[in-house]
Amino acid sequence: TCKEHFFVTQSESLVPACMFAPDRGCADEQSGEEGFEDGEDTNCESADHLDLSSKLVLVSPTGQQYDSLLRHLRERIEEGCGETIYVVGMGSDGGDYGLDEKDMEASVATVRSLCEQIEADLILLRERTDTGGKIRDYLIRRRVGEQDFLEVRVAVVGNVDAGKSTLLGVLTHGELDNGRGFARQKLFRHKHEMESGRTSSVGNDILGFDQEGQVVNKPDSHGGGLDWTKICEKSSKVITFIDLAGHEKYLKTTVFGMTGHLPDFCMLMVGSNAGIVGMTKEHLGLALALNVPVFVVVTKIDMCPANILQGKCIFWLLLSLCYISYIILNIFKPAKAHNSIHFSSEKMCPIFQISNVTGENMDLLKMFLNLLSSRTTFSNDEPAEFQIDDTYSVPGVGTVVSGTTLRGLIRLNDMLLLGPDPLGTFIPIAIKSIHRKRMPVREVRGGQTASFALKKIKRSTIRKGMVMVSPKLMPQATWEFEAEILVLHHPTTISPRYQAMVHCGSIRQTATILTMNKDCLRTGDKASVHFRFIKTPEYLHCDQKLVFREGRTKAVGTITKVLTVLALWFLHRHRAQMDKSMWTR
Ligand SMILES: Nc1nc2c(ncn2[C@@H]2O[C@H](COP(=O)(O)OP(=O)(O)OP(=O)(O)O)[C@@H](O)[C@H]2O)c(=O)[nH]1
Repeated sequence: TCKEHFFVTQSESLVPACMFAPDRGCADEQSGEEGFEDGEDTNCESADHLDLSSKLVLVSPTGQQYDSLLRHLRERIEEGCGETIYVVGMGSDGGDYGLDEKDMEASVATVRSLCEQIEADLILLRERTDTGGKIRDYLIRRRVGEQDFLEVRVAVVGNVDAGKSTLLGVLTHGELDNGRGFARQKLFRHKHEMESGRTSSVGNDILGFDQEGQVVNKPDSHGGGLDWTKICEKSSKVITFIDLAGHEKYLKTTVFGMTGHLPDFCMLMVGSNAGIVGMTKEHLGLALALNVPVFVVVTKIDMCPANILQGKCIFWLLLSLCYISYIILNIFKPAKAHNSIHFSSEKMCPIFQISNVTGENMDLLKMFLNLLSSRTTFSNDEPAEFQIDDTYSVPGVGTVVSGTTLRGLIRLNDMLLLGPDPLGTFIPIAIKSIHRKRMPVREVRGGQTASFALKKIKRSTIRKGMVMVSPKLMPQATWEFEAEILVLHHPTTISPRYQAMVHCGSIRQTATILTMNKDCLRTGDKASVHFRFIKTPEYLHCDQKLVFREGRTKAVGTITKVLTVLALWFLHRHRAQMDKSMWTR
């Protein structure tokens, strides 16, 4: 049921190691299965009745073993949304790790041939030596057409002055900072940001990697701007950074960025000169509550002596990470024993220490970014669903909507249903053009952001939070829903009739608490709450994550029931209005 699922998803807030280090595999912890040759579990072996666990299996595989290896690689590429990390020279049969020169060459030739079969590239990541010889880690990435690329979204959060905009400037423009705001100038979008040096809008910047894992961004030598189309054409992977504001007064925008832009990962930035201050813990808590895997980047290490860096900064960082994770996970206690949470070594949070001024460790961070993969798996058969997070009026084109494809496939000239409008209805709309990262394309898939030009519709009739879905879904709008919520902070108590802003996907609307299963809620309380939107009905799903906030009050939760009482409610309301107008007449 929705309710059970709520606990399960919450218990997964901490990130499995394979999210960041895929070569360790995602094998079930309880099963105790060891990784085989390339670090994966042995399921494949039992399915095929073939022993693939030796580190020597790639040296000269039999025909059957080769087929099995190929099938297994294909599965991993599917699971990894087009890529996987393959370790050559490590078996799971208890032997020494490492291969001698000759065996390594033969194994790599086998892997290369497997890659050719599935039209993928083989990129060497690193080589190390163990007792038995060499071990090599390779990235295998499926080749994509000129118009296609893998897409990963990274939300960038952290306190004011942590160096968020500066790092993005350095990464995307390839020039180091001067410590006085040089690199960030290239990113600012609003005039007041330029003057105050603070980010207030949700900004997007892209970083493209080619098939060799090299950054392709080349700023235009005159204007300093980036040609997104060229970047996308040359890239096999594009990282989109969602630069979120660090200042408390922009928290609304930050929450919208985290819920509405569907980040695959969250890059939490900490200035080593300031440490864990201000909004850092809030942002970390928000990411964990929304189940977004976090990695940390500590900046300004050129300003901080090494002993202080280790002592002050990292210590507090680790403590905060543990504390916040502990609070969130313990309050959302798992419903069943088998969902038990433990801080095992399989849950990890990578921490990078970098300098935007000297460029120290920047290469490591870039390599890591190139290895991140999307968390949205795509299936062709699912009906399409697209959530709108912004609208534009483009001269000569008309109304344009931008957002994220949540599932399915959307093609040029497809007919979708757009809504809900204030009456809760959805209208048919044709897709006249599609752009991905400003590049015209013919289709978009689940997990990809895009913008669509729509014909014969006014921009004013479309709002953020609306969706465009396949008619097969027969979408229904809803005014009311139930959610399990956890109050992260409230100065006093929350009781029925309390109103606050609900953020859910790209929906941002005030809702009233109608009823709840407790008299009142304080900080740390968990409850089942019945909400009603105050302005318009919305399109919602069970299991969607939400953030409920107003001023310093913050709660997070999951939708457990969507109440589609729309038709009745409207009849009732129209009856009431008709009666009233008759009386006044
Ligand atoms: N010395 C040194 N200075 C840095 C480094 N990174 C950033 N800075 C400086 O720190 C200041 C603040 O950086 P920003 O990038 O604006 O910080 P921010 O986190 O984006 O701030 P908001 O946009 O307000 O949230 C600027 O003057 C940068 O030049 C670094 O690694 N070393």
